Amino acid sequence: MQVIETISKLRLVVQGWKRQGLTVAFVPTMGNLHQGHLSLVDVAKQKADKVVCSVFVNPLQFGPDEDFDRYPRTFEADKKLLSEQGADLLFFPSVQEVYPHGTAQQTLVKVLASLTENLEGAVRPGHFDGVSTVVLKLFNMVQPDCAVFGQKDYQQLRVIKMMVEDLSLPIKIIAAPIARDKNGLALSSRNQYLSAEQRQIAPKLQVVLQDIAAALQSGNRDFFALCEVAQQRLLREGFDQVDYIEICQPKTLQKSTDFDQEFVILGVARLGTTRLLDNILI
Ligand SMILES: Nc1ncnc2c1ncn2[C@@H]1O[C@H](COP(=O)(O)OP(=O)(O)OP(=O)(O)O)[C@@H](O)[C@H]1O
Ligand SMILES: CC(C)(CO)[C@@H](O)C(=O)[O-]
Ligand code: BAL
Repeated sequence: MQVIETISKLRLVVQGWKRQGLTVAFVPTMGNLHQGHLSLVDVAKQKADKVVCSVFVNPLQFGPDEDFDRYPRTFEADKKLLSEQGADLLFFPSVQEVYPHGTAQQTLVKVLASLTENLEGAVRPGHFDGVSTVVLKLFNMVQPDCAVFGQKDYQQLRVIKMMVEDLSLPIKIIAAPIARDKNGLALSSRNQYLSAEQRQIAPKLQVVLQDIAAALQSGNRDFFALCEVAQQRLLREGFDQVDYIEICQPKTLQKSTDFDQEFVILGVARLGTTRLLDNILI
């Protein structure tokens, strides 16, 4: 596996592959890799001849009071894991390489407000502008045929799909299922902030979302009450804060109505300052 830090070298390698008629799949990450990321690499390998992964902790998508500085950076371990998993190229640019004029001077990509200003966008204002901007930049750097995103960050996946459609990008977006611990907890780099005691509580988020899914499947349409009961239960189970539990239309991410047949149930709750995200699509 090649490790490349500059856009110019990356382009040379990818252009070489394309001249040989090879296809390229791209897996963007912020590093601190776990089995969830590696499952995306497996999906990517099935979709194209060559797999490019990026590790870049993107300052533009972190709010001023968020964990950009303490976000876990484990480059040597990430490199080893990606190489063992069969990735062909690891792109590891510096902040200067990605934002040569600085983040404050950066042109932004702003995806439709109805997809970016609710849920995560309401709790993390500006977050999705940072995500869509860096993902478009990475797409332009790598120029892949397809890119793989995890369903764990469900809203992010919808935002990227919308950006690709709206800007007519010639890139297929592939969704990969959520990888979970044996106890059901969705794998996340931020899980490592959890204490032993918090780790016992964390899987309950998945349990309450499953219970909402079961209620919806048996015909319950009292969306408000289902979410309210779930929130109270999480607080009783020991979560310190529930940012939201919502039942939405999977495509538009607007709140579900009685006429809907498909649902995504999204939940975010905090243990201390650690935010845990999860969702179920039914
Ligand atoms: N458990 C998981 N299952 C499937 N995909 C995942 C999982 N965790 C992360 N991903 C995907 O990996 C890609 C990179 O995500 P990222 O580097 O932010 O990892 P993360 O573990 O979600 O970190 P964070 O704790 O910051 O949310 C995204 O497409 C994300 O959806
Ligand atoms: C897609 C992404 C790599 C953009 O920084 C990030 O939001 C993530 O890790 O999900
Ligand atoms: N996985 C989404 C990246 C973030 O939390 O900023």
